[in-house]
Amino acid sequence: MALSGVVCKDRGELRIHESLDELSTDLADYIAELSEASVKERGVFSIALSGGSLIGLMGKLSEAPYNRTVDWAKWYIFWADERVVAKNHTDSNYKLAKDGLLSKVPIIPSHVHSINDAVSAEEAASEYEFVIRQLVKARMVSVSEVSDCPKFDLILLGMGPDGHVASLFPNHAVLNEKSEWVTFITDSPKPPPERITFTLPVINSASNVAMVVAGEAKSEAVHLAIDNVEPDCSKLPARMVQPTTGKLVWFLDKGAASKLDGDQFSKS
Ligand SMILES: O=C(O)[C@H](O)[C@@H](O)[C@H](O)[C@H](O)COP(=O)(O)O
Repeated sequence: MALSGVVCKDRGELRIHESLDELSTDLADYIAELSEASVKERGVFSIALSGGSLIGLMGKLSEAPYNRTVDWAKWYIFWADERVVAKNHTDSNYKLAKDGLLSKVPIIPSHVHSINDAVSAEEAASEYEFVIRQLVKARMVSVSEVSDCPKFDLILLGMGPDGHVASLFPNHAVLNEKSEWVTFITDSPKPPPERITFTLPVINSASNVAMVVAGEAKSEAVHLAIDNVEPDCSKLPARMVQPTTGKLVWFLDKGAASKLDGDQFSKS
């Protein structure tokens, strides 16, 4: 049984699962429900993916009933971060998502917005931002009421044991980027070094942000990102994920949740 729907003051909703299988089912249900609500309201669903274990955990979406019930033709797909490598490279987040999900469901190829892999990280980031600007103008992606940022219907993020999200790493200058929507780094501590990434203002402007984190190796970072801790961890990238008007949901397994303070479970 999942400990579901616990609301932790200011840190969103916690959904803690007994197993990865249970987490995957809950994640597929959650994405399918958001897709349905967004298609009903706006006629489209704009979703941004990350790399890592997230895609495997989304795998149930390509199986029954979701493969038939989700309105795949209405999906517009983006990446919250991408490694600047060729699209057929094993490090490519695009390739990971294509092989693991996108090639198995009837997505419209022109709705899949991946980066230009033939240019530098800097150029890829600025081209990607331009592409998103065009889609905001065309209203495929909404715009935030409180900033000029795009408002994705859903941004899905993993988290590293160091608390990084997308390609926003601890103590990196890009954490302070306020004007760009998409930026780049060439010194990622997690290989490969060159990456593009959504900035925090874009992540925090989304209607929904899901943090999908599994494994005991991440339990300390989960504790620092969610609990009230001293010294102040407000500069931990995962803790800086704080949607302004949108909703934050944490999908955790027991291992990732193992160092959370117990007292938050009574808060709501
Ligand atoms: O391209 C990337 O490297 C990712 O987008 C990155 O932010 C990832 O989501 C985390 O590192 C968690 O990865 P795991 O879930 O595989 O640990």
